Amino acid sequence: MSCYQDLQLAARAVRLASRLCQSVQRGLLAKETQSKSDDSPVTVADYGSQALVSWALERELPAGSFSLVAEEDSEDLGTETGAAMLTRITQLVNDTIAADSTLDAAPLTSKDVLLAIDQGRSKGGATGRHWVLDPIDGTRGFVRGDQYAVALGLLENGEIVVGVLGCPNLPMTSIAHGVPKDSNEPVGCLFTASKGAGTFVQSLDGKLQPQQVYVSNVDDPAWATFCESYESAHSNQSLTANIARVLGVTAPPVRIDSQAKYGAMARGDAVIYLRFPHPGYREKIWDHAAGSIVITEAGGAVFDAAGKSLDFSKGRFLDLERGIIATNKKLKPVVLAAVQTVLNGEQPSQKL
Ligand SMILES: Nc1ncnc2c1ncn2[C@@H]1O[C@H](COP(=O)(O)O)[C@@H](O)[C@H]1OP(=O)(O)O
Ligand SMILES: [Mg+2]
Ligand SMILES: [Mg+2]
Ligand SMILES: [Mg+2]
Repeated sequence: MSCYQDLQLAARAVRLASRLCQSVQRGLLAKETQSKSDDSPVTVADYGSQALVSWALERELPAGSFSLVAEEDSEDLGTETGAAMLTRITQLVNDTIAADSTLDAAPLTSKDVLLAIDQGRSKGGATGRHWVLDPIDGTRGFVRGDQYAVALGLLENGEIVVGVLGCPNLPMTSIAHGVPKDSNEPVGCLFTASKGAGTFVQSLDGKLQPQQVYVSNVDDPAWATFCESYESAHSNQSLTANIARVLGVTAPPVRIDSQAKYGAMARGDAVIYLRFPHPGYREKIWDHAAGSIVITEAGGAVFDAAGKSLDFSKGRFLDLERGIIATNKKLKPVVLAAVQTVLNGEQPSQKL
């Protein structure tokens, strides 16, 4: 299969899963959220999205060739509350498939849904082709009614070659000054990127045609804007404020959930993305695979605090020096220097 065909397949799968997420977010009920053992929330939409993407990819790929590294697994669905959730997930998956006039498929059973979810247990690695999925990135934003993303990448021999981000709540217009509340602007963006072929944005509903996008070309940090996590538990915001101060950035950060940040940056809404999780947190490949190629194909750079590009070839986790930074190529040296200045000045007890 060519990169173009992989990209089309990924985009169809992400669109399908995004529709399921949108319908759940509209009618979100508290009982549809559970807590995972790592204390992050997971909803019927996380499972439903993973089942749909897995099902939509596998049916189009050569038999036996499908490998998926994805966030969720079916373990918690084996409990008593899990069984009710599974019934609801199966119904959501089948309703979404039935509503898509381009799909001709028999309804899935609960067992099919479990199998589709558990396809995501692959370990990935440096050889072969592995799809990399975060079925809902930014579940906290999703539950709050804010930003989230369905993020799908394709890892080929250790390198991400395709990335698709479905961002159902992201306005098609710039969010450089934040996401407007109660605006009539159209929302729902689909970012697509493939190696050597650029990054494009189109409306998730397909009404607006794809347009090529580029990261901002601001080369003076004083004019740069930055974005970071909405959740302070996900990134050390006092550290990022210090880095911004060293850089001379004066504008307040745009805080939004999920890899929607990578999409927004790829079209120039913000110039720098700073992500410094608290000590002990290990970054997973599905949290950055699609987003990183969306940025690099738009002319940007994604790297860690040592200045190294992200390495997706080491399995389910990213093996990196502290922090993830994205910006344009011109600003990379100056942003990296500011990051290292601030990290070197930290008290030893604050270091990882
Ligand atoms: N304690 C944590 N520190 C950093 N990131 C986290 C933490 N807990 C969950 N995440 C993940 O951070 C990402 C959200 O990023 P952001 O903070 O930029 O919105 C998600 O992938 C989320 O997982 P999930 O996919 O389960 O929502
Ligand atoms: Mg999660
Ligand atoms: Mg995630
Ligand atoms: Mg997730």
